[in-house]
Amino acid sequence: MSRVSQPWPPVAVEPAVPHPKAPVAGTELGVHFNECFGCGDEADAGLHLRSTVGEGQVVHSRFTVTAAHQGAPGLAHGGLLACAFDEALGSAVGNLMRRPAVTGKLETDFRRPVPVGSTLFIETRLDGVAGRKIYVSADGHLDAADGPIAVSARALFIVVAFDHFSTHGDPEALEKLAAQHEKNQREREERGWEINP
Ligand SMILES: CCCCC/C=C\C/C=C\C/C=C\C/C=C\CCCC(=O)SCCNC(=O)CCNC(=O)[C@H](O)C(C)(C)COP(=O)(O)OP(=O)(O)OC[C@H]1O[C@@H](n2cnc3c(N)ncnc32)[C@H](O)[C@@H]1OP(=O)(O)O
Repeated sequence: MSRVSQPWPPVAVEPAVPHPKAPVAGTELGVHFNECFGCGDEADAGLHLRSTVGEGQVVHSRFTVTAAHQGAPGLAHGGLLACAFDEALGSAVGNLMRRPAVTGKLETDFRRPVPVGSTLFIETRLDGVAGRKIYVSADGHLDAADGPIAVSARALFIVVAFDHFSTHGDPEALEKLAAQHEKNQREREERGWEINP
């Protein structure tokens, strides 16, 4: 099977224009939900992925592979790496576009093994928008921002109404999330930007 993949984005798109109140380059992005497996502080075996806004519609994320993330002995599980990209790509969409969106499709290319103890540096780009569809892609570099690419991913996020989360999610967890967002908002206002879409 060839590594050559389909054109990306797969449909005609408009440029993805970040929200006027999107955090500026250099901003360290907060945890979007404490219990999130991708970024949450309360998810003990989670990825604890951290992200910073880069220049030009880019978000830089990083996470360190631990023994809790293994598939083969000493190596990261592929599904878990896909999770890291879901989080990194979703963080770029949520924070730069500031629209509630969910992953509709996520495609990963695993190019090199990712050992326990290594850090993946993920650079995510906004590739375009077509109505509710937001296309994003990312490269994950091994152990340095300019290290060899171990994993690449591309995804389609679909903008949803907020009731997507209240209808399908856990009301108690949503209350926790709302409380956390209020706290984050206060902290970010102190740092110069706020997160309400
Ligand atoms: C968790 C986020 C909290 C949000 C809070 C807001 C802001 C916070 C700020 C920052 C957030 C920071 C970080 C976020 C980090 C990580 C995010 C993780 C995200 C996830 O991990 S989230 C879980 C996995 N995710 C799901 O749980 C989705 C389940 N799913 C559905 O809920 C529906 O399936 C839905 C809603 C996707 C669509 O349903 P729908 O009825 O609304 O719309 P419809 O089906 O019409 O699709 C509309 C157009 O998208 C095309 N389309 C749809 N799916 C496609 C596919 N797979 N391939 C190709 N095209 C597709 C259609 O073809 C149509 O295209 P067209 O318009 O051209 O006809």
